[in-house]
Amino acid sequence: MTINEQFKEYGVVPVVVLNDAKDALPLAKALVEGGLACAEVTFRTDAAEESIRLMSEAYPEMLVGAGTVLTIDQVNRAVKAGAKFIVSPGFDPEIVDYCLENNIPVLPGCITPSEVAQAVKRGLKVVKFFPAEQAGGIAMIKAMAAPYTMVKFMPTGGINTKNLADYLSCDKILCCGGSWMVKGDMIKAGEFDKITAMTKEAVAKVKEIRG
Ligand SMILES: O=C(O)C(=O)C[C@H](O)[C@H](O)COP(=O)(O)O
Repeated sequence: MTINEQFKEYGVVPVVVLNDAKDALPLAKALVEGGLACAEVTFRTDAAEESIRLMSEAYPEMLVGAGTVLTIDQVNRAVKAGAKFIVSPGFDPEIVDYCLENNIPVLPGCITPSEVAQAVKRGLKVVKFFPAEQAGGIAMIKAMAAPYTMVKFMPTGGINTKNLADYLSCDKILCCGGSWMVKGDMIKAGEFDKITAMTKEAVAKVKEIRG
């Protein structure tokens, strides 16, 4: 399966902020047991690089990528650590071009037609839409995507089990990113069983929506 096929299959990509790399393996285990062998580990923290390395080594079948990638140095560190894809909150042409030149799957954030146009020009098939709810949600994506029939979106920001169906039932959506099943307070408290349970709930919801 290609990465985009895997995104579609999962329907939801857990967006993870790890403050301490010691939590990376229990978290990966919780996600895999919950049925989502997939994570976007954000470079919001210094633990991201090591966490990606630990998760990728222990769970080679897991689709682990890097989020909040803001510099080319972070792209290189993430990929070296095992990241299989790069996500940025916004559209940074330098990062996108660097990834394309090096055959690294990249999903830049695009919330305006001008940004989508830049992605289309470069042949990208999937872009992030962040912050999804605040930027107009599914109504905005539907309206904006109409002229760009070749692009699919990974909305992230404010998505949870309550509004997941609004997004996933639209054919413009490849998958949704979200942190609701991997919230920082649960990680901090070591509530990995709860993370597995919420991940299972998310997987069940995707199945219910997509059939
Ligand atoms: O840091 C980034 O690059 C981001 O893209 C931010 C995350 O995607 C959102 O913070 C997740 O949104 P929530 O599910 O509402 O927590």
